[in-house]
Amino acid sequence: MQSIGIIGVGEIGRAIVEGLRNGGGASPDVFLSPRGARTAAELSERFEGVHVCADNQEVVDRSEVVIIAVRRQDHHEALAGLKMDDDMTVVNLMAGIATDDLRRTLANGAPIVRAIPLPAVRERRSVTVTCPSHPVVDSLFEQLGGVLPVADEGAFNVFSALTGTLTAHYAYLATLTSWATGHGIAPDAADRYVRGLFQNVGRSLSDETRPLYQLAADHETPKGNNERIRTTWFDPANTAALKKALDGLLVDLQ
Ligand SMILES: NC(=O)C1=CN([C@@H]2O[C@H](COP(=O)(O)OP(=O)(O)OC[C@H]3O[C@@H](n4cnc5c(N)ncnc54)[C@H](OP(=O)(O)O)[C@@H]3O)[C@@H](O)[C@H]2O)C=CC1
Repeated sequence: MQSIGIIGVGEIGRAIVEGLRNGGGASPDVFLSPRGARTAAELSERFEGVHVCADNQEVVDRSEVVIIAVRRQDHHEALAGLKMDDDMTVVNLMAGIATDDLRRTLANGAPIVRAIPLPAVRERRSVTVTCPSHPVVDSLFEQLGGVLPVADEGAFNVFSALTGTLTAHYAYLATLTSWATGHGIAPDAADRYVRGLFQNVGRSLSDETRPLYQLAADHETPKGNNERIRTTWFDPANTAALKKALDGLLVDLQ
């Protein structure tokens, strides 16, 4: 691929550009939409071969693959009326916008691939789910940390719902810290300690030889403190509440 366009240069658009450029070696020319002007200008100043276009049509005209990374509510304004050849490839990052919806807005026959890159693509360390598998798009995300193609949008939406749990995880850690400070621990010490605990959890997750339930069991002494919190707080009612929230999100994503 020689050229890639990005319409919507915000958090995830920026991460993709950084990931493409941070690997060294040859990488395609990148054409950015002008909105999110400050980020677009900064990226084009920082990186060779990254250009800011005059409008979204120019992004399409100069790219073989165009990534749509605007917020869901902005997609009509960003895309309606764009002229696009059927031989270009569109990558839709917008959560909750199905391929059929986007096809109606674009009103052409270009192949559309949905994808869920996460900000860690900037360090080439995030596995991106794609749907359907597409050789050019899959190889792009393979470079950025790996690709997990799925065949149908039902499965894709399940993965999309899973990505909605990330900030709850950070909020959980912040709640642990505030509980400790409520018991007189200095905020700095509580923060440092909780981060350290869970950085170790993150490292142990990279050991893929052990299933997740095994990792939990391996970190738990029978009748010990971890077992107590897991069974008294993360009890069946709490588990059911989490699954219910995910089910609700899944319905909205379909
Ligand atoms: N953030 C993430 O981790 C992920 C996000 N996504 C999806 O990517 C999309 C973008 O998310 P995110 O990057 O967080 O959002 P941001 O709000 O950070 O970025 C969206 C960008 O789109 C720009 N924009 C708005 N309207 C237009 C338009 N008409 N033409 C061109 N650009 C426009 C905005 O410009 P301005 O600032 O001027 O309004 C902004 O720069 C969402 O649909 C989200 O679901 C998918 C995977 C992960």
